[in-house]
Order: sequence, then structure tokens, then C-alpha cells
Amino acid sequence: MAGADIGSLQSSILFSVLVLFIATTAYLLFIRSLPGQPNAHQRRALKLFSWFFLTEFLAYLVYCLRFIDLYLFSVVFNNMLYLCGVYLFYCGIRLRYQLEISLRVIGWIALHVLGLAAAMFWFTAVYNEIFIRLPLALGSFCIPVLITFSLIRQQQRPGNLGDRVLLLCTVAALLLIPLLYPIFGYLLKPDQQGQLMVMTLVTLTLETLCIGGLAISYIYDLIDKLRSDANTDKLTQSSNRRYFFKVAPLFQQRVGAGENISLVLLDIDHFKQLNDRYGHQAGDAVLRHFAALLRQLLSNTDLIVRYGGEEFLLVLPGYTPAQTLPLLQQFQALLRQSPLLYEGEELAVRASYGVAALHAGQDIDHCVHRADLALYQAKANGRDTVVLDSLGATS
Ligand SMILES: Nc1nc2c(ncn2[C@@H]2O[C@H](COP(=O)(O)OP(=O)(O)OP(=O)(O)O)[C@@H](O)[C@H]2O)c(=O)[nH]1
Repeated sequence: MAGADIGSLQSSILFSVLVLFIATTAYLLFIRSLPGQPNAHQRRALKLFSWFFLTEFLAYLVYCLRFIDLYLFSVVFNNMLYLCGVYLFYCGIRLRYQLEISLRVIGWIALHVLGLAAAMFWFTAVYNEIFIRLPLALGSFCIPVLITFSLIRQQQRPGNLGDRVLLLCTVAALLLIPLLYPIFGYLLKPDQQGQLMVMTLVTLTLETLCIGGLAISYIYDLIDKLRSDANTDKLTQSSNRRYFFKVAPLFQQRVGAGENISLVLLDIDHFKQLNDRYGHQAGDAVLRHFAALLRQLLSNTDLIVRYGGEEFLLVLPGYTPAQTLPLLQQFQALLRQSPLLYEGEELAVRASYGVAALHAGQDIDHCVHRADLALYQAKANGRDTVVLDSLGATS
């Protein structure tokens, strides 16, 4: 192989290691910059990335070993490292989908890695023939990538960008495995040391692809979680007030286009007494129970917002205020049938309801204010009742 070719391979390897180092460091810094302590899932992902980087580092070390002429050892070790790398990618994907990495899985991986090492040792020591080693390596490397591909396909969530990036990376890895060896190996016609570098280069390129895909998907998940955390009330898992005002213009547009939308303000009755008698924890449990019952009754197109302490706001598309009555009566019945069991005691939960229609061109604050006035009236009427804003009707 020409000196210039070896030189360009060396710089490519160094470049891959550098890219990998920057990507891993950026990922670690990103995790560290998140508010609060990393959770168990993030900690496991951090460990995994450290392992990934270690294998890359070892692969680079193997590349350096050519200077002390341990060709046989380097070939075997390099292939083992590559296989470990793609299996780490597979484990990273399992962690991402919160799937267990059982001892059986680890056992199969170890068997495959050691089996490949033994075969490589045999074919290198006995035949020293790249034409036998190559199909063996290609076949072995394809197995974890194929398993990973089918795992992502099984777990794929519609519209999830992270899943799509991972699928793309595995497809690219599958295509590159049979392409890179011939391209680097045969076109450059390397000698023994050159072959070693070709192997290291292929290893690093593919692993950079895998780790890059995995890092992107993890970052996507984290951003997605941060975004949804910012819009969700932690205690009840309902949307928060911030989210309501963010999406309010969309509801106003829909009303402008002729759709009926009603707003319902609900307030749990005598919640302070509940807190005082059973404690704040019981109050929290009541709020979670109340929100869970609302989710049980309402559809995905309705919006449930925790508007204040014990106050919830429902946005019901497709409903006029009068049409919300049967729904709210159903909810009242559900509350009666489902008292909260708290430390052996049944806590009865009741609420009052104020309903107002959202009108075209009307400020959403004004609509909430009208629902609030109706709610005030419901409280004044003795609680556990529904009051409609415009009609003043009660149930
Ligand atoms: N446990 C718990 N209590 C809360 C939370 N947020 C607000 N509260 C309490 O909710 C109570 C609301 O009391 P009030 O506004 O007097 O309402 P109420 O007792 O339900 O009376 P009415 O609405 O008139 O039936 C206050 O004691 C707040 O401390 C929360 O997140 N958890």
C-alpha cells in the first residue's frame, strides 16, 4: 500500500476517534447541565456511553500495537472489540426502551464474541487468509445489527424522531459492513499492517455511526421529556396552566371556524377540611384520584388542566354548554361510586362546576372568568352542582 494511503488511513482513524470523543463529551456535558440529579435511567445510559468510549479507546490501542508487530493478537482483539461495540449499541437500545438486559442476553453475547475470537484466531494462525476471515467477520457483525434493527421496529413509536434516527443508523451500518471492507480493503490492497488499519477504520466508522445514532436518540428523548415536563403538572399528570395558555389560540381558531367548544371550571368541595382532617398527603392523593377519574371519563381530544390548587379546567371541543350537562352528571356519579380509599378510610370527594362557551373573537381569559362566575354560583347554590354561564341552569 502506498505511503500516502497509510497516511490518510491514519488521519481518518484519528479523526474518527476525535469525533467520537467530542460527541461523547458533548453528550456527558449535556446530561450534567440538566437541572437536578440524573435519574437511574440516565445514569445507566452514562455508564453505557463510558463503556462505548472505552472500546473505542482499546480499538485505537490495538491500532497502535502494530508497531510491536502482534498481528495475530491485533486481528482477534480488533474483531472482538468491534462485536462488543455493536452489542453495546444493542444494549443501549434495550435500555432506551426500558427492556431488561438479562443474564441470558449477556450469555449469548459473550458466547458470540468468544466464538468469533476463537474462529479468528484459528483462521489467522492457520491460514492467515483474509478471504476466509472476511465473510466470517461480516456475518458476525451483521447479526447484532439485524437483531437491533428488528428490536427498534418492534418498539417503534409513531412520529418518534429518535426511533427514526436509530433505524436509519442500523440500515446505514448494515449497508456499510459489506461495503466498507471491499472499498478500504481491496481497493487499497493493503499489506498486513494496512489490513489491520482497514479493520480499525471500519470498526471506528461503524461504531461512530452507532454511538452517534444512540446519542441523538437519547438527546431527543431527554428534550421530549423536558418539554412534556414543562407542560405537565407533576402531582396529577394533567396539563398545567402554562400549557393551557400556550394552546389557547388553537382553540380560538377552531371556534372561529365554527366549532363549539366549552370550558368547565371544577373545584373540589371543602378541600381545605379534607386537608385539615386527614393531612396534606391525603389531599394530594385526592387530587391524583380526581384527575385519574377525569381521564377515565374524558376522551383524548379533551384537555384536562390543573388550573390552581384544587381547581381543574376542562376544554371540551364539540360541546355546547348544555351538552356538557350529561357528561358532568356522569362524572358526579363516577365520583360517588369511587370514593378514595386512604389508610383504610373511604374519602368522599365532591366538586362544583361552572361552564361557559368559548365565543369567536373572545379573549380566552374572559371565557375562564365567566366559567369562574358560574362556579362561584354553583358554590353559593350549595356545591356539588353544575351551573351554566349563559343560562344559569343547575343540575
Ligand atoms: N394537599 C394539597 N392541598 C392543596 C394543594 N394546593 C392547594 N391546596 C389547599 O387547598 C385548599 C383550598 O381551600 P379553599 O380555597 O378554602 O377551598 P375549599 O376548602 O375547597 O372550599 P370550597 O371551594 O369553598 O368548597 C387550601 O387549604 C390549600 O392549602 C395541593 O397541591 N395539595
